[in-house]
Amino acid sequence: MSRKFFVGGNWKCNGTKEEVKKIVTILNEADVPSEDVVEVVVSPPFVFLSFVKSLLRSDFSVAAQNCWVRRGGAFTGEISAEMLVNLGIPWVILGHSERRLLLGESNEFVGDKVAYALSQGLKVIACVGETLEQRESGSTTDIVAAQTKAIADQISDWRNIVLAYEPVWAIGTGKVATPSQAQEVHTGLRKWLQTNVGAEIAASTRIIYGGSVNGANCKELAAQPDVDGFLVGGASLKPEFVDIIKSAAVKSYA
Ligand SMILES: O=C(CO)COP(=O)(O)O
Repeated sequence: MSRKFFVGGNWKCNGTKEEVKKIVTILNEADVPSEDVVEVVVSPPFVFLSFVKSLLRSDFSVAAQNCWVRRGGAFTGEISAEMLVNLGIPWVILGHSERRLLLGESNEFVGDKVAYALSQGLKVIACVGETLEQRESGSTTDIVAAQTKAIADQISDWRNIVLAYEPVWAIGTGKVATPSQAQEVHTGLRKWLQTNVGAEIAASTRIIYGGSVNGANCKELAAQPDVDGFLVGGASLKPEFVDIIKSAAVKSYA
């Protein structure tokens, strides 16, 4: 069994055309492990998706940061899964905590979105994670299990899903989860999948970590047995994203 290391760059609501071009140039010139070793996906804002796709090296892919929950139509301001497919965008990030918390996306809504996006042929980076308050009250395991269950209830095919564990308290705060904190939640999620979905899916699903990952802390996190890669925010806009991609080299799956 082997899970290919996965590094995603979530650019969030950042960048100008010029800045985007600069980042892509850095990525295009970078010497990184081959696509047999690491899968790299960058996620620019919607308006830059086609621009990035047209410039980006062919061994890296692009992801949207969201899409509408069902077929497109009279939903002002939304972007449908069909549109992403039509533009040749293979991936979408769904259930990011910024959308759950700032825009009120519920576990069920995220589950519905994941199911619809998969049904249209998109691959999904599905995010889960607890707030600081939830961690401090000891409910991390229950929270991430409930978020994962709402997705698992809606889907049967896990081949096109990457699960991203992103503790809210670590996002954009510079306060990274320790390698053992990350490993503890990742192994718990894998066990949850094993019990509730199936052993094969649990063994093959990639569970990646997000929250203040940078060039300095990525290697130690990557070395954890159940950390299969990263979803990177702030550092994905900087040259150190290349070092994070390179951390795939420290991985050796048994
Ligand atoms: O939210 C994140 C990725 O989706 C993580 O953001 P930071 O890496 O900026 O903490």
